Amino acid sequence: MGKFKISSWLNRSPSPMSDEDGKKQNRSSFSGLSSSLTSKPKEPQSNTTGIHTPPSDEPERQPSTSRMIALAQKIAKETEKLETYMKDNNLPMPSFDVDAPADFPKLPAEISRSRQEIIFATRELGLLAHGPRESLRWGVWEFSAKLFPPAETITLSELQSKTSLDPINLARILRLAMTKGIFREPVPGIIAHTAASRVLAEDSDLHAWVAFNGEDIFPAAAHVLEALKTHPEATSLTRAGFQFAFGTVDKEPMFVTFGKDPARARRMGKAMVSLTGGEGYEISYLLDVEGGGYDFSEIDAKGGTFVDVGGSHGFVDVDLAKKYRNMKFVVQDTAKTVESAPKPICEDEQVAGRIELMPHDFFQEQPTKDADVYFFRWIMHNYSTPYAVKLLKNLIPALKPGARVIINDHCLLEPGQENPWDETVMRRMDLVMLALLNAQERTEAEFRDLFKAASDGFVFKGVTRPKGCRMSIIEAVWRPDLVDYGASATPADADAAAGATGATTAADVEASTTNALEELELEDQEAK
Ligand SMILES: C[S@@+](CC[C@H](N)C(=O)[O-])C[C@H]1O[C@@H](n2cnc3c(N)ncnc32)[C@H](O)[C@@H]1O
Repeated sequence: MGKFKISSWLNRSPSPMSDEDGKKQNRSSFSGLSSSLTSKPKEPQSNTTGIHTPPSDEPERQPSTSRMIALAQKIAKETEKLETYMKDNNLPMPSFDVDAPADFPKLPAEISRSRQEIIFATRELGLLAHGPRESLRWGVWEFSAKLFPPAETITLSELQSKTSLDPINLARILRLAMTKGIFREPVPGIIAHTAASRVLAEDSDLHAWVAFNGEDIFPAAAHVLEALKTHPEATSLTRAGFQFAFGTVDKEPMFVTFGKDPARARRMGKAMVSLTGGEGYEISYLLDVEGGGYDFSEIDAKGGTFVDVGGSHGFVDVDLAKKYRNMKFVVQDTAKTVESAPKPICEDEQVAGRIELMPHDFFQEQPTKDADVYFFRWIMHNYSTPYAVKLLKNLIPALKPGARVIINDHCLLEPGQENPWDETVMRRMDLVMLALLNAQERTEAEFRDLFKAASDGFVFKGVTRPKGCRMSIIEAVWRPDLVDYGASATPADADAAAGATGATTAADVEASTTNALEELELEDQEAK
C-alpha cells in the first residue's frame, strides 16, 4: 500500500457530511473542545533547530475557572434541550439500568447537536476538573513528551526525527492524545505542549508511571483472561496475566523478573512514588488525628515500638517519629531495599536515633518480638489470600497480648457507595493487582476474614478512613486470651467446628491454596 503524503493528509477537510445540517452540526459540535484544547492557528517563529517558539501574541487562554463555568452552563443548557425533547416525545431517558435503551433514537439535527455538545463539554470539563497530573495518571497514554521543551513548538517532521516512529504513525498517535488534551496542533503540522504534555515532560515519576502502565501493566492486563481461564483460582504469584504476557508462567513472580532488570525495577519504583505521592495518598492523612488519622499517643507515652513491615526506606516512620518523640521504629524490608535507604535516614538526630532499619523477609517468622504495633502499608493488596494470611500468621510468635496490627490500604465499599472517581481508581487498582500479582483490593469483610483465617486470636477492631484519603486504616488486636474455643480443646479443633457451620477457617484457606503455599516454600528455598 502506497503511503500518502502527510501534508495532504493534514490539509484534508474534516469528515465529509453530505447535507448542510450535518456540516453545521459537525462544526458546532466540536467548537467547545477545539476552542479550549487548541488555539487559533498562528504562524510560529522557527529557529535553526526546527523547534518553534510560539508567537508572543498567541491568544490568551481563558482562566480555567471561567472556562469551567462556561462549560457547566453549556452542559446544563444543552441537557435541558435534550431532556425536554425526550419528554415531549415520550422517549425513554438514558440511564445505567440494564434495560435502558442501548442507543439514542434518531434525533433531529438540532437535538443531535445538543447531545454532541454535552458529550464534548463534559469531557473537557472533566479534564479540567481532574487537572493534568490526575488525568494522565489514570488515563495513561504513551508519548514522546520529553522530546521538546514546554515553552516551544516543534514541527511534526522534526519530532519524528527524534523518535523511531514514521510520520504517519506518529501523527496518528499524537492526534489521539490531543483528543485527551495532551499536546495540541496550533497550525497543521506544528505540535505544541499543553499543560498535560508539559507535566509528562517535567515529572519523571509520572512519566515512569505512564511507561510502567504502557509496557508492563497493559500487556499483563491483556493476558488476564487467559490466566483466569487456565487458573481460575487466581492466587498464584507465578500464574498471573503478567507471567502469561512475558513467558514466565510457573517460573517466577513479577518482582523476581524486575529484580533481574534494574532499569525496569527502577521505573516501577518511580511509578510507585508518583502513584502514592498523588492526592488522597499522603502520609499526612495517617498523622492527622483530628481528620481521622491514627492516634499513637498512648503508645508514644510509654515509648512503645512500631514495626513497619515492608516499610521501604522508612519515610512513614520518619514522619511519625517527628510527631511522636518517644516511640521507637523498626523498618523491615528486603536486604537490598534496606541497603539503599538514605543515611542518615533523617537530619534530625532525635528522629534518626529512634529508627532502626532491619533486613527481614516478611514470609519468614517476625523477629521483632513484643512490639506494640505491626504496620503494613501497601503490602496486603500485593497478595492473594493465602499469602496475606501467611504474612499475618508469621507475626503470631512475636505478638504480645494487646499488640496492634494495622493495615493501611484501600478498603473497597459496596458498589456505588464510594464517590464515582475514587471508586473507579480503586477498582482499577484492584484489577491491576489481579493482572500483575493475582492479588486484590479488599472489603472490610475480606480484611476481617484474613485475620480470622490467620487466627481466632486476632480481634478485628474495624476500619476507619481519614476524610479525603483513599486509604483506610484497618486494625486488629492480638487477644488470644479472649478466644473461646467452647467445648473444643484446641484452636485446630475450633477451626474444624467452625468449618462444619460453613465459616471460613485457616484450614479452609490452606486446603484450597496448596499451590500458592507450595510456591511460598519454593521462594523460601530460592531466598536461601
Ligand atoms: C508497595 S511497597 C510499600 C512500601 C511502603 N510500605 C509504603 O507504604 O510505601 C512494598 C514493599 O514491600 C517490600 N517487600 C517485597 N517483598 C518483601 C519481602 N518478602 N519481605 C520484606 N519486604 C518485602 C518491597 O521492597 C517494598 O518496599
